[in-house]
Amino acid sequence: MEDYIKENYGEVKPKNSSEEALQRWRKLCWLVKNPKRRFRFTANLSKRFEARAIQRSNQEKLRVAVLVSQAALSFIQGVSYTVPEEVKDAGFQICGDELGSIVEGHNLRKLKVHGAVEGIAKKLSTSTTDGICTSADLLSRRKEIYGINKFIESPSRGFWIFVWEALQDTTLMILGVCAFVSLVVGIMTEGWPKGAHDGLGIVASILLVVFVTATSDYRQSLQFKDLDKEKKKITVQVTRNGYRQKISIYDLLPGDIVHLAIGDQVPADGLFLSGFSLLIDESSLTGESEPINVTAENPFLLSGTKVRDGSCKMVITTVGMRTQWGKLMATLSEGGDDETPLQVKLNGVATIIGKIGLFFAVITFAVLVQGLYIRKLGEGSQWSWSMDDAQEMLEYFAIAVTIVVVAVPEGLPLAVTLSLAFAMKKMMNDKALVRHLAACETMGSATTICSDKTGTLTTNHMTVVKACICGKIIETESSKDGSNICSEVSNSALKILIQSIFNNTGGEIVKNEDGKIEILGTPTETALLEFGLLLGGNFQEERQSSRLVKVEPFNSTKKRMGVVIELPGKGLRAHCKGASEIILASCDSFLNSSGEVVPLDEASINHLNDTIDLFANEALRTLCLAYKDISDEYPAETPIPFEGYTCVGIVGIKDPVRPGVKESVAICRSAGITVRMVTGDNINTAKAIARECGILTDDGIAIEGPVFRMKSEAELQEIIPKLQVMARSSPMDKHTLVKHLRTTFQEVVAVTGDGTNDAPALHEADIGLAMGIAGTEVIFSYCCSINYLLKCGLTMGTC
Ligand SMILES: Nc1ncnc2c1ncn2[C@@H]1O[C@H](COP(=O)(O)OP(=O)(O)OP(=O)(O)O)[C@@H](O)[C@H]1O
Ligand SMILES: [Ca+2]
Repeated sequence: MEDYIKENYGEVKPKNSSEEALQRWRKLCWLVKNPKRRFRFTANLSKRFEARAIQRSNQEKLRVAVLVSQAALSFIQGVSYTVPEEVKDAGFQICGDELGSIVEGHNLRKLKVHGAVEGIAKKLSTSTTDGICTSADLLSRRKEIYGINKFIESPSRGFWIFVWEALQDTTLMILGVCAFVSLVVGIMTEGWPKGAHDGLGIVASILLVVFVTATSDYRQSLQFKDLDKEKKKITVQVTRNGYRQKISIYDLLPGDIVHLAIGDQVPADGLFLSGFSLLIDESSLTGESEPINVTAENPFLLSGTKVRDGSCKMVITTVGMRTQWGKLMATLSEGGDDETPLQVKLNGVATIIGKIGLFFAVITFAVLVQGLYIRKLGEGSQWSWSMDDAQEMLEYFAIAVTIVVVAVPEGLPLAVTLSLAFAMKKMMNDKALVRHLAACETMGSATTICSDKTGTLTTNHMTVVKACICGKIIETESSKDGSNICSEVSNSALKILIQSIFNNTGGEIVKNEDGKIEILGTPTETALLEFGLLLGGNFQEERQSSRLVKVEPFNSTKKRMGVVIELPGKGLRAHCKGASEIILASCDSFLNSSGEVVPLDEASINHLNDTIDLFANEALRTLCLAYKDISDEYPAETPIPFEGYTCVGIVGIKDPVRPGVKESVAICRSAGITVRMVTGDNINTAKAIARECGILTDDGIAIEGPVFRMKSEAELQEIIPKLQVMARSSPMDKHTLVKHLRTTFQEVVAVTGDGTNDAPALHEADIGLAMGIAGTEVIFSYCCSINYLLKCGLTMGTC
């Protein structure tokens, strides 16, 4: 049996199984009862084809739209657009359909006619800086005119539909026919009610089976709907009434100003307002894998696409079912997950047992009929068949069908689905969201966990605790108001430092509606901004005094962020910050203790490198800040130069280890699961934290991403089994490691990450656990601690 299953079903892998494989093994199951029901919670392949067709047509539409608008641009002519009365009455100047046709059709000509992005914002009565005004009646009018950002879901099916579906079972139908014939023959030979007993018995059992099946299916479908709702709860950063706030994507309305960062999903159709290096991945909508650049010239942002790189502010124009994504979601809303390995195997077992059952049913029927025939032969009445004989034959047939009904364990694969759904629900209570059922199962069989550091092993609450400014090491923890820092550092250096912190940031300091100061951004950014405040800086003042000319947002491959600003008294200055060794390597001077720019000599380089090591060995994340004055003719399109910088300082950021991680890692090890740390941080920081968590042992290997990348296949074979820490890794290094572990070493790999720089690795892993720290990418949004993963993994694995 094992061989048979392997041969016919074994190919279906838990991840990315080919459509042919899925279809092939579904075909193999034709014989067994009611495949429709059996596959009810698994991927709906035909719906997938439909969705793919939509993607293809989207791609075609976009292509045509681009061509048309290009052609139209060459002879721009005015188009008259009349605003519908009800839209005018509500205080707007443009209707939803017109907006839809502009954005979805990438129609630059119409956009121009409406006064470009600013014109559209005005017509939507919103402000590009303060967002919409949320007084209740205005919101409700907006909703009335433009609709809400929800997708129409297929209406939930009623109980009777489930009853009807349960009746579609072939074996039950055969039994039904048996019951009917038995009733007719019985009543004709033995009369009412005696002759009807057998037939009614069969009818009663059919009804029992149908109602029990329908009830359980109905309840499960309700439960799945609940789970689905939970999966789609996502919030985004929006400016309304001049305040930045988090709101659910369902509450978004046209006119809302949304802030997007790397890893986010575009929540509704809209137009680009401002931003830098924005790369959008449209593959979910068009199937096109090459990301596209969205700028003021090509400002169209479509919902369902993802931010690959950069950050931006957008104004929402179209929501809900008016968007292409809405239409796609309506098609896909019924599709489930791919089958899990256990489901595939159990389906195999069920099918084999079914076939054996059928075989014996046929034999039983043949033997019984033969017995009857021989008896009749003995009696010499083989040529005359009475009604009684027919009744007997029918009974034999019913027995054979009963054998099939009883023998086929078609509920077996379904039982797995249900237990997985149950596990999913349980995890949800613990604030862990499982997006794919298979995850619950695979988690139990994980043999390796590749964990990132920030947020999984550590708390992700970052604070600057040490800094080395102008060559002086300063402890910031002891200083409540930063006065000791300010007294030790020269004024000019302090000024540059504050300028660097507040301008070269992906975060923001805002006042919320209660008048309280709120620091927004990734934990690293907020830690730095907090440090800036401690130094006595004023964010708003600083931002107003200089103008941002160019921003290169942080990304994990470059491990740095840079800006160019125009200084108050004219002149341009570039600031960069990032992984300290990398930034330091691009510096040729530094600010000395009196705040003067002096060239970096060997001694000072050593001093700075020692400082980095000192901070890193204390498990601090180190960042180097540097600046450079550049010539006035800097063209905005060229990348920010990356050499000849002046080092301003190095900061050490503390991110404490989560309580209980050490114990979890130990439990893991005793259960035979290897935990590896794969991080973008400095190797010494990574090693210090790995030691603290018990991940790095004396015989383990810690390696840096760039070194790992250069290794040959043979060397990798040797290193990987002992590899415990990989530091300064790029997203692709993480991916390579996971791929090797899965393919060469046949491990079942779980990867945890924050869903942005870890996305390729998460995708490659057997099970990807994305922590809800950054990004709202829909596929992976899972918040848990490693303790949680281990707890679930172990309980699922042992039970
Ligand atoms: N916003 C930022 N601006 C500039 N540099 C940063 C920023 N955030 C992080 N860095 C630097 O980049 C390094 C690596 O970041 P990266 O995103 O690759 O790793 P990570 O995801 O933070 O770490 P982990 O993989 O452990 O989660 C950090 O050690 C830090 O020095
Ligand atoms: Ca990370």
